Amino acid sequence: MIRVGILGATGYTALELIKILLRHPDAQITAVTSRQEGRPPIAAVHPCLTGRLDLPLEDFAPAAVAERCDCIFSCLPHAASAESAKALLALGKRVIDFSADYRLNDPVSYRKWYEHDHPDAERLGKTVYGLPELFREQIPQAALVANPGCYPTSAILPLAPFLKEGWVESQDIIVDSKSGVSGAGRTPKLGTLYPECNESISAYSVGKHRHSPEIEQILGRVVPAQPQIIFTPHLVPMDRGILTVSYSKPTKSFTEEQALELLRDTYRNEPFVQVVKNLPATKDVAHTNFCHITPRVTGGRLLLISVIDNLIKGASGAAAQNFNLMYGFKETTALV
Ligand SMILES: NC(=O)C1=CN([C@@H]2O[C@H](COP(=O)(O)OP(=O)(O)OC[C@H]3O[C@@H](n4cnc5c(N)ncnc54)[C@H](OP(=O)(O)O)[C@@H]3O)[C@@H](O)[C@H]2O)C=CC1
Ligand SMILES: CC(=O)N[C@@H](CCC(=O)OP(=O)(O)O)C(=O)O
Repeated sequence: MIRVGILGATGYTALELIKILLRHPDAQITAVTSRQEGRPPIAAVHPCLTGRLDLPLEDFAPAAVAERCDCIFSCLPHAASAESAKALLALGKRVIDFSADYRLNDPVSYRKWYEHDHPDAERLGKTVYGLPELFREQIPQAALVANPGCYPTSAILPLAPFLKEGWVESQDIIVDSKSGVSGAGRTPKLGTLYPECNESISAYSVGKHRHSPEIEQILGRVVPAQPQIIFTPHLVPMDRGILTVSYSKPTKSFTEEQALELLRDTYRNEPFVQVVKNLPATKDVAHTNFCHITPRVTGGRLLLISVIDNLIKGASGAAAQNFNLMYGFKETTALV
């Protein structure tokens, strides 16, 4: 039995993770942390856990958590996450980090995009990026896994095969994404208040979203030339789900059927990637760890359309998939 701790347990990704781990035959949740005072029971902040998990929320103290846990999932925001991970790694624990802290290649780009110095800079560029479809062989031995960003997962999985094979130009790619509001987390913000975002769709962080360098740098680790993308995210009035469409320029002539075949060949043995002929909708994958992908060839461009649940394949499901690989469990354990 692996004893598991969850930092930032009051948030959305943590709740989804708890629900997955409660189904896991080889994981036992032994610590849940929060800055809330008074050690309230976890079910007081997540009522759906009533009768399912009887643990008090506790302050994060590295030694106390390390004493009771083998593996810690950090569902904290960036910066706070690396501070915590660094302390736990020093105590010999394994960490799966949900935040963006360990995803980029170097401290200079982290400083540029996150606007502060990295609290654990020497691990940048050396940490395994926890996207099993691309980096599976690196995950089992990792002490620290950087769980991917939600938008990057939805963009990287479809684009990687075409870039690897040189079927599309790498320097001219548009990635257009739409996300449900849970993508912004449970911590209240003006833009995610109901009257601000209900019955409304808006683009945000145009030309400066932090997932642009993540998509470019991670694809740059597996394809010949680091791609250049223009990434535009949108907030849409739904709870969960991401739909991404990328537009790239073919370097040669190929049909939609051939594009489908390349995707099918790449992901034939992947338990959580489905290459589909239909145009996928976020509801097709809601509450699951699946990514559905379909290609279209039109107007001289390759369009790749993908959907994931931001909280599952985009966060907690991917983390559980990484956990399974780290501990040698069947990769699909506890995942649907
Ligand atoms: N939502 C999503 O779809 C995705 C999120 N992520 C990443 O996963 C992580 C968790 O996201 P999510 O669950 O949505 O976020 P939430 O805002 O829902 O939860 C984060 C929790 O962390 C705690 N927290 C917030 N700020 C701090 C701080 N400065 N120091 C310590 N604790 C803090 C809060 O708990 P309390 O106030 O009780 O202490 C909060 O409940 C983030 O890094 C996010 O970027 C990654 C992929 C997808
Ligand atoms: C809708 C929405 O606001 N989504 C979030 C993405 C969440 C995420 O994956 O952020 P990290 O890279 O910090 O883990 C955003 O755009 O910032």
